[in-house]
Amino acid sequence: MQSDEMRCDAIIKTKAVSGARKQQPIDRMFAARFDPTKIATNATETAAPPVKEFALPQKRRRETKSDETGDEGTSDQESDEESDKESDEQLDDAVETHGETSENEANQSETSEQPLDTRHSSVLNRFQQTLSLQDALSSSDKVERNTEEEDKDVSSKDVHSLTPIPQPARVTDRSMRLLDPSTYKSTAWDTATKIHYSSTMIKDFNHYKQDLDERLIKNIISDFSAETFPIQTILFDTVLPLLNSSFSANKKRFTRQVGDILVNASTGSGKTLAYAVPLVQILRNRTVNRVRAIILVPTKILIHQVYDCLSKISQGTSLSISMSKLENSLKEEHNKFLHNCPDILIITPGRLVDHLQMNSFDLKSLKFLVLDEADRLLNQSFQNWNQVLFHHLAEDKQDKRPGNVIKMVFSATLTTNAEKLYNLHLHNPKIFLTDSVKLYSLPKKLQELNVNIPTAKSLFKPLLLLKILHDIKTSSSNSKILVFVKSNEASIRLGSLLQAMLKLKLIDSDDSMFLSSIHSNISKGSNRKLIHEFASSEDMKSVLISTDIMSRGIDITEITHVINYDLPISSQQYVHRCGRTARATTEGVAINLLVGKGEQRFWSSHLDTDLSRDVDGYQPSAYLEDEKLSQLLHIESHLQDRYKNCIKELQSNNEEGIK
Ligand SMILES: Nc1ncnc2c1ncn2[C@@H]1O[C@H](COP(=O)(O)OP(=O)(O)OP(=O)(O)O)[C@@H](O)[C@H]1O
Repeated sequence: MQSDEMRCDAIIKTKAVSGARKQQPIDRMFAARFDPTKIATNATETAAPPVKEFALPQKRRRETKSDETGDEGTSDQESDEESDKESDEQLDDAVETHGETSENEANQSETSEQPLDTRHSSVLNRFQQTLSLQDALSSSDKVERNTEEEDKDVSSKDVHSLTPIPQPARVTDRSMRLLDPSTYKSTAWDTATKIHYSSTMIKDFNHYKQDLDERLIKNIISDFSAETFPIQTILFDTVLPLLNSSFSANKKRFTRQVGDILVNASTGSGKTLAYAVPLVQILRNRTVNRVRAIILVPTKILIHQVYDCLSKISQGTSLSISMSKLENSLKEEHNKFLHNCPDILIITPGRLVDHLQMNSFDLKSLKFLVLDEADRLLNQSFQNWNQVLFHHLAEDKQDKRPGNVIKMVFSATLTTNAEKLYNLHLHNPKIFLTDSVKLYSLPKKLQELNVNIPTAKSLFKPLLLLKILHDIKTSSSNSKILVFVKSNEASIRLGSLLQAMLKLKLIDSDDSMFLSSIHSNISKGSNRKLIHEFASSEDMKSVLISTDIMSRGIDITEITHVINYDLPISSQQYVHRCGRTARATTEGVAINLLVGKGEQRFWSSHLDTDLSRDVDGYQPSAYLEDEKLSQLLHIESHLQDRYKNCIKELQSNNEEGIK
């Protein structure tokens, strides 16, 4: 018995000083501290197998200790404290554990060589101290033996049966759900107030005498018209009174009461004026020039358009309106803004990033951030403009709370992508939608006509286009036609081929047709000149072939026809292309050349499904009824030969040009 007792005692005590490395598999509710000396005496009575657990051999312990001091340079004192701390924990665990490891058997012989009481006196003294402290504790502080038994039972069951303890059901905490990226990002969109409006909402501008400065009304009526467009009506009815009252109540914090504004309105519906009027109304009386409104647009052509609109309606005010001219050097513009800070700045995102990084101006006084053609802006990184802008806003604005700047997000094809909208940090957003069930609405007076071309005739598509252009000119003399193709190369090729066919008189056509094509092989300045000539050409007999660079926002109200020579790739692109005509409540025609069943299916199943049309507007129809269409598609053989020769001539000219 003696040896058992000694053994057991030895193991426990060596455990006490060893830093056993294994973690106990079972958590311990260890309440009243146990007295090892008691166990040693009990061991003989209960005849429980001696606990052999995690006792590192004294010899190894000494090595471990020297390793620590050698390698890590920890002081003896520190490593001692560490190992003592571990030993306490291990000791607690060891008493509860019934596992055995062969490693410990090998340890026993080494540890029995030295007298026990001298080596572990510090640990045993500490236990005596804790025992005396516990004696001093009131009885209530001690846990009854039986709960300990329960713990032990549970733990022992746990070790042997290895069945997991039944856990309580997980509480799905809503706040935790919101932390899931896939949900919280859509919160802003989900919680936004949706305000539907009808396309019949038209009012006289004089109706807004209470909300708009009279100079402003006078400018609008003289430069635009006396009547509002629906999107302007709904915004002037809902947002303008709120803006005026919040601004007069608290000029510093008015933005928060108003919240952010998102508008999904069809092309040519007057969105520019819809956001320009509130800006001028609120900022018209400011005295010191500071950047108070930034209007972001995706293309340079749009900058000029928005600038013209703002300049017209802000006449008579001292507002400084400036546009970033990409043709100017950045340094030049930087100095200009440093010395003459604009109140309203119209700029592309990339250029804004440049100026923010050069500190051309600060955003301390910014009150409005307008995104025109917002889906385009949010779809392209433009030098990571979003992060750079919001970083500078966070730095410059003294009022750090959400809603310190009113964001006005406008598009005819507003994105519903919550992730993209999330990056705008919307505050109390209101979304203005037409009353249609579908996402994109087409202008009320837009007529869509489809030309179904059999695949066998696809080779003669350019010739068929020329015939259609001829027909349009014949039927409406003042026509201005914008032809969309899919790429720069297509624009160059088609333009050259049409001009060659006109020159060779392939069809009896009025060759005064002003024909030009926009593409990136000529300079931006030349492109802009072509657009200007196209927009201002007196004889109105003009055809412009372009890529989608002309599809966004370009406001040339005299365009009578848009021809999708190559189909757009998305319904958004379709809306923007067709939206170059039928603007500002004028009539317009969009003609779609659909080659083969594939393109016909694509148009009906991909492009048409997202579109809504005014109930009393036009529905898509065939460009020609069948008989006339077959006449159009019929190409006499001699004409086919001349057409093929024309192509060969062009190809040889191109090859010569390349040589
Ligand atoms: N109240 C109005 N009365 C008459 N003309 C207007 C009015 N509001 C805007 N316009 C004109 O309507 C045309 C289209 O306006 P605007 O370019 O703002 O449309 P939009 O909705 O921005 O189109 P897009 O989506 O293609 O950019 C412009 O020529 C503008 O001058």
